[in-house]
Amino acid sequence: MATLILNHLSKAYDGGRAAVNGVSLTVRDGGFLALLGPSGCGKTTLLRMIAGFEQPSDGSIVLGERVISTAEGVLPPERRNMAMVFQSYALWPHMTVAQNVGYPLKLRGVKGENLRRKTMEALDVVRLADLADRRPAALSGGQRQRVALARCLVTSPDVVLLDEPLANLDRHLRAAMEETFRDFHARSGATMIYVTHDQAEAMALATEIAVMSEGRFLQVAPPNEIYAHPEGRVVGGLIGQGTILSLPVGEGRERSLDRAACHALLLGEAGGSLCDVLIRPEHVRPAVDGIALQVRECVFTGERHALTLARADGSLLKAFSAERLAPGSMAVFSVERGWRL
Ligand SMILES: Nc1ncnc2c1ncn2[C@@H]1O[C@H](COP(=O)(O)OP(=O)(O)OP(=O)(O)O)[C@@H](O)[C@H]1O
Repeated sequence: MATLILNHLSKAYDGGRAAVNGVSLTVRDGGFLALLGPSGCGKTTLLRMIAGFEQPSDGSIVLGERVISTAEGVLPPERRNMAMVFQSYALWPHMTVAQNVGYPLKLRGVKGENLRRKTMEALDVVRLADLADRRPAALSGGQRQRVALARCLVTSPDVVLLDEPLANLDRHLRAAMEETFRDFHARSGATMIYVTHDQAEAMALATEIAVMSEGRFLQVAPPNEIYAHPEGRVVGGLIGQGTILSLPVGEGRERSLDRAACHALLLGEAGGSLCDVLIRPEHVRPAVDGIALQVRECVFTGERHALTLARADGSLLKAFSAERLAPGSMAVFSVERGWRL
């Protein structure tokens, strides 16, 4: 196992605009990094460079003590001790589950009892030992994905690369598979890099999230840190369901805003220049005293109601409420916390 380091890594295809533009990052041994960002921001290109399928235009990748990619040359994918799991599970239909999982070992000359034991150990990690003799056609989507995971685990890779592995599954199955991934990470101890454009998935799985936009990292931080203290409008808008308001913030430099500060800003009492302020729905609650807002929308989401509220100037805020509030009515809310972006 080893630490993975990206040093000012860039990639421009055919001399065009950089798909990845000078990114630097250290993924600690055994970490779980999610690469999160909109379509086309460079996530897959970065993952393919780490895997060794693409050569960087600039910068380098270091795994442990070894430089494995530079603009001058790359160590080929099969010599990196990494494994990649794709959206399409790419299982061989004519082989059983056990044969699919054991195949990478066979390629390395592992045979007989050793092959059988290592294959069954990998199937145990994804809890599929019972289905070792089935063919992929007789498995559910989630089970196929677990076979693909077992197959990448069987060679004990230092790094597992996952390119939107849940994108083809329905919502219910995705939730179950998130559990499998967490379990897989805990039991295998592998360093994992997981590409997704789903922020909830990234938050649920990763120990660190790198938010990407236009080939660059906007912020790299653990999920709770990135949720509480997002850097800038793009990250603030991408993570969670907050509202970003442009408010006069006065002289204050404090980024973390308490109830009194939030109310002063929302009532326009602070004056001064405008600044982006993020307010999360769980911090806006119906209250006895606070700020009067109009209820524009009230949607029952099962465990609570999701409210859209309008300020006097027409700008909107999101909130949660245990009770249903009638659209069109005025109500008083307390805004407990805010964050200056
Ligand atoms: N082989 C290629 N040749 C030329 N340009 C490419 C190639 N692969 C990707 N690109 C371009 O590089 C940019 C980044 O693409 P990339 O696939 O890395 O993004 P992504 O974040 O993974 O997107 P998605 O979520 O849609 O898969 C895009 O502008 C894309 O058009």
